[in-house]
Amino acid sequence: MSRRAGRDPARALLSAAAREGRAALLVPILLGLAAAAAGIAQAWLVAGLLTALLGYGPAAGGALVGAAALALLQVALVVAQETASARAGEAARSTLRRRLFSRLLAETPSSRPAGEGAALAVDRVEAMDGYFARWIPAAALAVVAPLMVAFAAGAADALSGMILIAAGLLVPVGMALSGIGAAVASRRQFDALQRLSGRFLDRMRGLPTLVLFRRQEDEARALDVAAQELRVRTMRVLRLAFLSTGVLELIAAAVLGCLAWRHGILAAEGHPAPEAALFCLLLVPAFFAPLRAFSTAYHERVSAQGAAAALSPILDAPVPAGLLLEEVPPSVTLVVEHLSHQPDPARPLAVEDVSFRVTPGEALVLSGPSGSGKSTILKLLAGFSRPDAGRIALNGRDALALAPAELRRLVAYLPQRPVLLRASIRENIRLARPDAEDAAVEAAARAAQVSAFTAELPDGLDTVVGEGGHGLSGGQRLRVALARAFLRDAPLVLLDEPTAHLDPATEAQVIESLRRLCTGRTAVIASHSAALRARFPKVLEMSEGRVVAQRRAVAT
Ligand SMILES: Nc1ncnc2c1ncn2[C@@H]1O[C@H](COP(=O)(O)OP(=O)(O)OP(=O)(O)O)[C@@H](O)[C@H]1O
Repeated sequence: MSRRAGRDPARALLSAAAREGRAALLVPILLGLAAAAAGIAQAWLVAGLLTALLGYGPAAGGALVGAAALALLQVALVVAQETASARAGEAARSTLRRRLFSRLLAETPSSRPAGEGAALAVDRVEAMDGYFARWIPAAALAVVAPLMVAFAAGAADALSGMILIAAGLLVPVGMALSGIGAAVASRRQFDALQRLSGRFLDRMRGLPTLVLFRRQEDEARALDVAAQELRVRTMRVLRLAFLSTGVLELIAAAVLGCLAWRHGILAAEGHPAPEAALFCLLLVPAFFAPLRAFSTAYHERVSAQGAAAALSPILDAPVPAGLLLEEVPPSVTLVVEHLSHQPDPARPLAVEDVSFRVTPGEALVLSGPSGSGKSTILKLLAGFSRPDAGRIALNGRDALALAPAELRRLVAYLPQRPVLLRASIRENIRLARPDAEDAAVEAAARAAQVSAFTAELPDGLDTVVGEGGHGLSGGQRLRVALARAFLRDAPLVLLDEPTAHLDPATEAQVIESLRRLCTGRTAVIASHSAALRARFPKVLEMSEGRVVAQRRAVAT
């Protein structure tokens, strides 16, 4: 990493990714150089032909064929270069996206709006494409290819070569002047895009609610304001892009004028080398083509830097440290001591000085009014957040010393609102253990009484459900999520309101499934349900984050 890159995390991220894809990036550069060499040779042959046509020398028979063959070769090389560039960009993006995705997954669940996460993984990584596919090859070719052209022109006419080199030196200065502010503009454009994506996805999800409360017009207006902001910022970026293209065209026109002037003066006195004059003039487009590509790609680099600035804090964040688990024990004794947690420093503690112990085969019900800290305890046990104080021990070993992902290997967690994906019920259950055989998935479905309702569906377990479990009732979704917990077969079961909003008959069925799930396992269940407390009599009564009573209810 260069010292400069070390100061700027966005640049460091881009240079590290470029270093990783070095081999793939070299191919388009070499192909670009070969295309430039073919262009020079072609200009020489065409200059010879034109000289003959103007009556300054004899016509060379093979020149026309040679120029046509070189033109074809150049096209083939440019196509190959484009393909190689696209491949290099694709490879670099897919590596970045994989790394980013695993970091996003490792973040605390719901710490970031889903729309924002999607915009980061899709739009921002996509914005890197131009950097790898166009900027890096263009930047390398913008130095070497114009030099090759200028030397070729210099060999024919030294002053023409020097004019080209002087123009080449002017280009970066002009572009740097016009590009000032482009990075900031591009970053702001991305921020606006991210805000719009996040808001759009969030509001689309809540559309039924918005329609219900007749808020759709207000939301449409708010989205319109966000879209307008994006439009203004995009136009600013485009203005800057056009400005630097204009600067380049101005320099190209000036060079052509200088060369025409020089060779015009020589021609007035009977040009000593008319072929060299035409050659130099024909080389002007070949000289500026790589610089033009560089100018276009310059803005790709600026966009990529804007995107990298947003990605680097996530990619550079330290990986949550911790011990690895040798193996998942068949049963665990859970001991929680003086656990406290304050997710928001501006608000009171969500969990304060909570202690309890649960042994294998035992289920502890966390009971208490809404906001008393039940879900927070389950999330701390599942490793989704780290407590501010206290100890969690599993079989006498400090669970907090484990890496959060390792802690989750011990846990089957049923959240308050289980998420079902748009996939078959079978695939939704298999999420808990992707390598599970069909027989294991079916056994889990039976144990959670999923089979009881899928038996009546034409496609059974292969019935496809919509996003969020659309097409299933609340109780059926819950049973699918319970089947995941059965399939996971973890020694510690954490269930958050597993019978909320169920009618008494469905609740009784689910409680029966829960009883089977908790048998032999260590379970902590957050619940308001009296029926559930009757089945699992060990209860921890909570209020405002604290334990107010611990009792063993009398089973009925
Ligand atoms: N990420 C967070 N940031 C700030 N405050 C939080 C966060 N998570 C929870 N809290 C607060 O902590 C308190 C306990 O919340 P928690 O969700 O644990 O309660 P609960 O007993 O599970 O409630 P319910 O029965 O309604 O699910 C609440 O006051 C809540 O607002």
